[in-house]
Amino acid sequence: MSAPKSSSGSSSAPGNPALIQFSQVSHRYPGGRDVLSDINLAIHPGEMAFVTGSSGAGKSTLLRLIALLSRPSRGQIVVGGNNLSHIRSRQVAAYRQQIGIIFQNFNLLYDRSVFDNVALPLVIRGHAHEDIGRKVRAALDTVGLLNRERSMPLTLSGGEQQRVGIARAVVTKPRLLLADEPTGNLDPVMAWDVMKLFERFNQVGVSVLVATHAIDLVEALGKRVIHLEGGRIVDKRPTAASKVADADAKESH
Ligand SMILES: Nc1ncnc2c1ncn2[C@@H]1O[C@H](COP(=O)(O)OP(=O)(O)OP(=O)(O)O)[C@@H](O)[C@H]1O
Repeated sequence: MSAPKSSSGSSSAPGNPALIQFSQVSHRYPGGRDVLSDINLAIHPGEMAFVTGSSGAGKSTLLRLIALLSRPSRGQIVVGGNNLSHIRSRQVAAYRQQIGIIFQNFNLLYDRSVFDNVALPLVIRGHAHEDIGRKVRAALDTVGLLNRERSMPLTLSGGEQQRVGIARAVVTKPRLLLADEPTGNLDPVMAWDVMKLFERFNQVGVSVLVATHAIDLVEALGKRVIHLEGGRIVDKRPTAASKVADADAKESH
């Protein structure tokens, strides 16, 4: 399915079920104000989209709601046909196993090898030893790190560590990848490599949702943009030029 280029939330077309559907979703953390307000959003199978917005706009919160790391204060979220409000606490781990999650700070186990880090989701699922070896090497090959399986994470560059995080996220072949500011700790060349890697997964049918401040990379990739402002999706596509102008305006105040 081709990705709509509009930055609007859009609802799902009849007969064409969305992979992720938000219906009138709002969220507030205890004691706070609404971080997300009345979000209606459809992400279709095979789509790649970016979630943008200034710091505190609610990007991470939106991804957390999809991953069931938080539950919305109001509204309904359906992911892959599962109404998330019907998933009980003891079922959350099984639900989350269907999603590959990538973090800004990599979240690797630093006392384990690259191989062991990538193997972790398979070990948790109880895969057979030979199966684990084959799948881990396939994932490491995809991210270009086959020759580093015995390395310890701290001996790798930031970009390589993030690629280990991506290999770990894809080793179970999820059909949805969520990445929260995955290039935030990377230099521009590594950041571009990581975004291109996401694009490659998307080209083979994986749905990808990336929260990011990297407007220049978003512009270069030309995918759908979901832009959050004041807790709502607004029909505005930020540009690198507008981001510089915003930063200048803030500085002069
Ligand atoms: N666990 C929490 N408890 C209370 N408030 C929170 C919590 N997590 C986030 N918030 C608040 O919710 C708002 C949205 O946060 P969120 O992390 O979703 O924004 P973001 O767009 O991802 O920001 P950034 O780009 O800085 O990562 C912020 O005001 C933040 O302080």
